[in-house]
Order: sequence, then C-alpha cells, then structure tokens
Amino acid sequence: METLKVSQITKKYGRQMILDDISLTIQPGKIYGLLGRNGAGKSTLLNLIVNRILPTDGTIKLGNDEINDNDVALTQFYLMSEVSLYPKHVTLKQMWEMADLSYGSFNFNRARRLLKEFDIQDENVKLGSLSTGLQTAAKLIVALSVNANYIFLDEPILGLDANHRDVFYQELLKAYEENVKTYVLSTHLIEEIQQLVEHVFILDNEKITVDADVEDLLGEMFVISGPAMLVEEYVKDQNVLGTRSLAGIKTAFVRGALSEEKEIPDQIQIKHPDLQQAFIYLTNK
Ligand SMILES: Nc1ncnc2c1ncn2[C@@H]1O[C@H](COP(=O)(O)OP(=O)(O)OP(=O)(O)O)[C@@H](O)[C@H]1O
Repeated sequence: METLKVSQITKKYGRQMILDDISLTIQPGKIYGLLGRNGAGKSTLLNLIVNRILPTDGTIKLGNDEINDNDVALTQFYLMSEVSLYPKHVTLKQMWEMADLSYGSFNFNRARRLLKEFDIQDENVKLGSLSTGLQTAAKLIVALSVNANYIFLDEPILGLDANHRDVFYQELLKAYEENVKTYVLSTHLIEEIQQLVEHVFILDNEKITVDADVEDLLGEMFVISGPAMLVEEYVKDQNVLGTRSLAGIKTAFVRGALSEEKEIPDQIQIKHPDLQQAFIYLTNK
C-alpha cells in the first residue's frame, strides 16, 4: 500500500473559503480520526480525497501519482458518506454486487455475517425500507466488506443504537486484523472512537490544527483541578486553553509540558483529558 499525501489543498465555494492550504499525510495500515466541529469541512476534505469534488488549488497523490481522474488510484478508495448515493429501491444484495463490480473480490461471506450482527433479516430487503439506523448499518456492511485499501467513513454511526455501534467497533477491528487497511473515521462521537484511532486530524477554522498520535496529543494535555486560588497560582505561567469553576473548585485545561520546578500542592489533582475533552478545549472559539 502506498502513502496518501494531501498537499496545500484549498477549497472555496464561491468566495467562501472552506479549506485553506491544508496538507496532511495518511500512512497505509493505520486507523485515523478526522475531527472537527459542524461545518468545519470534514466531508469536503473526504470528498476531495476520493475525487468526488475538485480542489480550488493543491494536489492529492497516492504514492507518486495524482489521484485526479486516476482510476487505478481511485479504485483503492472507498468513501461511505453521510449522503446516500444509492436509490431507495436498491436491495442490500444489489449494493454488494455493485461494490463487487467496481472493486472486485467483495467479501460476500463477511457481508452475510454482518447482516445477522446488525439484525437485518434478509439481503433482498430494499435499502429504503430500513430504518435510518439500519440504512447506516447497510452502508457499513459494504464499507467493511469492500475490496479497497483506503476506507473513508463519514459519520459511520449516524442513527445506530449503542448495541449496533458496538457491533461496528468490534467488526472494524476484526476486519482490520484480518486484512490491514487504512481507515479514516469522521465522527462527532469522539469518546467512542478514542480506543479505536491511533492518529487524529482536527480541522478548525479552515486549517488542520492538530495532526498527532492520540497518545502524544493527550500526553501533552492536562486537566488540573482543585481549590480555585491554588489552581490559578499553579497554572499562572502555563498555556491554559480554558477553565471551569464550580462551588469553589476550579478546573484548568492546559496544553504543553508542566513546569517541573513548581511544586504541586496536595489539594491539586492532575490528569490527562480524554479525547473528547481535548477536542472541546482545542476547538472552543
Ligand atoms: N456544494 C456546496 N456548495 C456550497 N457550500 C458548500 C457545499 N458543500 C459544503 N459547503 C459548505 O462547506 C462547509 C463545510 O461543509 P462540510 O459538510 O464539509 O462540513 P463537515 O465538517 O462535514 O460538517 P458536519 O460535521 O456538520 O457534517 C459548510 O459551510 C458547508 O455549508
């Protein structure tokens, strides 16, 4: 598998800047999270990568080749998007056959097994007759069974209940272990994907503001809480992203190494945030 390189991509709609000079590298065989607030441009970026839309400026390459109109490169990419591109009367089996026709070697056995896991009775059922959550499940079955090296999942858990979300997380890991591919997940359910993704990109204000391994990112962020005056004194010279106060207890969110010279008062607690907390403080206006 080759490396996917997005270089200095700009996307404008009319005069509106959506993505401004974005560069990032997606390595083969990793699971990525693409995070951003509503309207940050996540779907736009994924659509650019799979060549459904064209950039205003910049290039996207797989290995040494530009992906623009490059069928060999594009058959390595599969995008499951929020918007359903399937007509409502199509059956699940027909969706599988279409994926088989476009990408070859569709994993029909896995698709049939996943059908049961998602409690869908029959592969001949029409997509449009399923509930919103099960329509998502039907699209996920294709994404997890299709023969493509790069799988992009745009809001893959939209409408799925907790049990079916759990099925998806387990099955994604199973598919990944059986056949290492690259997955890029764009979702707002950040808490749930923290254990799944190795590396995150955060899109904010038209730019990539975070491009880091989850472990490194969380390792350099701290949640410091305790009596307000002690916390204020302790974080005085640190890079404080935000604070919260409740009943005399203050919590400060800090990014960057903590001073080793400063003594930590006993009443102060320091821990690392989870990915969702980190995201909130990194993207708060
Ligand atoms: N075809 C289009 N024409 C004009 N503007 C568009 C078009 N597609 C997207 N946009 C605008 O681009 C911006 C980014 O949209 P996009 O759907 O990429 O964001 P997102 O991060 O996926 O959002 P969400 O998390 O809400 O799904 C929005 O302001 C949107 O209105």
